[in-house]
Order: sequence, then structure tokens, then C-alpha cells
Amino acid sequence: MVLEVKGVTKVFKRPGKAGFIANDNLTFQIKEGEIFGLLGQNGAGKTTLVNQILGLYTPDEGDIHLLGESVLKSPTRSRSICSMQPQSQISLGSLTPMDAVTLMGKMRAGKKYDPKRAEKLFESLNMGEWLKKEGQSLSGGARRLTAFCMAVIVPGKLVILDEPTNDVDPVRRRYLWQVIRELTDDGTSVILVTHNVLEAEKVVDRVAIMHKGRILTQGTPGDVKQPISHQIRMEISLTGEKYKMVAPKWVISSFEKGTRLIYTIDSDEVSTAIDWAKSQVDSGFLIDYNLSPATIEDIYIKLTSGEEMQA
Ligand SMILES: Nc1ncnc2c1ncn2[C@@H]1O[C@H](COP(=O)(O)OP(=O)(O)OP(=O)(O)O)[C@@H](O)[C@H]1O
Repeated sequence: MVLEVKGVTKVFKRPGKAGFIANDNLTFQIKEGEIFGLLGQNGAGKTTLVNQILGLYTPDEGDIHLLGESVLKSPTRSRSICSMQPQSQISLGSLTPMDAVTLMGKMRAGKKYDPKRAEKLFESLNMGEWLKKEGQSLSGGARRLTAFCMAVIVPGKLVILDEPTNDVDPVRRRYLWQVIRELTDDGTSVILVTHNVLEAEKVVDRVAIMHKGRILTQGTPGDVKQPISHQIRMEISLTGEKYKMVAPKWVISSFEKGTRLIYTIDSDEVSTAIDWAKSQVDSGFLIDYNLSPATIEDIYIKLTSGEEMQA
């Protein structure tokens, strides 16, 4: 086992108030070569957990083992086993992506550093146009990809990626997921911290959904979607104001996502839903609609909007 998190609880002290429980009795494991998605809304406790895995915070209860040894006993060892891409943008100053990634590679691998690895990464992510530009003049997406390359140029046994696709364009996001998948070919394990649940579903082997410091459910994408396996997702795009759309009575739940509405319906209601959507399109209220099997995003919305269930 690469990582074992057992009963980890972290409480932040607050002057004059009860402590704030940021992580509440968390337990999970990550195997060699596995991609583990850590999903949760803002403030769910994901970064607090990552900071404990890296030995930066000490759990109040429980223990974390990396490659069989307790992180509590030797916190600095974590930083040599793990590589990390932080959520916040790193400041590259006048360093170019080529300089920054080469520097990081040499720091981690010393004389064994192989520049061909950087070339392959840059090529896979189509970063050629930015390689010799100073960091301060790069776009957010280019800096995010540079930070990703710095984290994986010489990957540790466990690579922790916190929102690696933020600011990255859709085409390069696809390349990025491919590179993340390939990282595991030699046994590297990955923790993927993200809000981008739909994209994460395509790449993770297992996933944990966190909410208010607790893990609400965990398992393979198929396992966690099991409670809603009889449900269908209907995504609709409206022509007019969203508030004018009243959900039909066969809609189980409704969620607004930008300019679109996502309805959850029972699979028995599919033909009713299609008839309704066609008539709405004919009347000019809908631009388009599509139906698809339930996704991790649907279970994520269901769990984190109050209808909680036990892991
Ligand atoms: N050092 C700290 N002292 C006090 N409270 C903290 C501290 N760090 C985090 N918290 C609180 O703990 C909770 C969990 O924060 P955390 O950063 O772990 O969430 P997160 O899931 O990573 O959120 P996001 O997706 O926004 O990064 C939040 O309510 C936060 O305000």
C-alpha cells in the first residue's frame, strides 16, 4: 500500500470558541499505480488532509502511513516520497517554463536528470510556444501547466495534484488527463484534488467525496454511483430566463449549472421526458437537451446538497 489514512481527525483551534473540525475520522488507502480522486466543495477539508499527508500538519487523532511508515514519526520523509502541484499559482518570476522544469528536475534527480523527460512532457502538453517565455508574461493556463510539469518531471511515489486543470484550455486539458494516466504506468500513485468532477470521473480508479470534513462515500466510480444507477441525467439549455422554467413533476432533482439546468429523472420516465423536451424545443423554450447515465457529479450534487449517506 502506498498510502494508508486511518481515522484522521484535524481540529483547528479558535480563540474563545470550540475547535473547528476540518477533518473528521477519515480512513482510506491508495494502492500502487492508482489514481484516487478527492472531490469536495470549497472548505470540505481536502487541503487540510493533503497537508497532513505531506507532514505539514499533525493529525489530532489517527495516523497516516506512507510506504508502510508513519508520517507522524518522520514528517520530512513525506516530502521526499511525494511530489505536489499546489492549488495556488506559483510565481515563476523571470524563469521560463524550460528553466523552471529543468531546475526542479535537477534538484530532484541530481546527475540522473534526463532532459528528454521534460521534452516529452512539453510535447505531450503542446507547450512549445511558451517554453522560452518569462513566467511573468505567461497566461494562467501556461503557468498551471508549468507547475504540473515541475511536479511530475521527477515524480515521487505519490503525486498530489490540486486542481491541475484550472485555467487550462479544453484541448490541453485532454492532453493533461492523458499524461496523468500515463504517470501511473510505472507504479506512481496519484491523488487528484478537484472540483471538476465530470472530467475526473474519466481518469480516476477510485474516488472519495468529502463534505464538511467527512468522507460521505468512496469506491470506484461505479461503486459510488450505485445508489443512483437507476437514474438518468437530463441536461437542458434554455432560450429564455431560467426562472421561467418550472421543473415537471417527474423530475427528482434539479440543479443549475451556468446557463444550463440538470434534471435527475428515473429511468422509467425517459420517454415522458423526451416528449416533454421535444415540445419545449418546438415551443422555443429550450435550445437543446441531452440524456445520459448518471455521473459522479450527480451523486456529488446529491450528497453535498444535504441528502447525505454513510461511506
Ligand atoms: N490553518 C487553519 N486554521 C483554521 N481553520 C482552517 C485552517 N486551514 C483551513 N481551515 C478551515 O478548515 C476548513 C477546510 O479547509 P480546506 O482548505 O482543507 O478545504 P478545501 O476542501 O481544501 O477547500 P478548497 O476546495 O476551497 O481549497 C475550512 O473551513 C477552512 O476555513
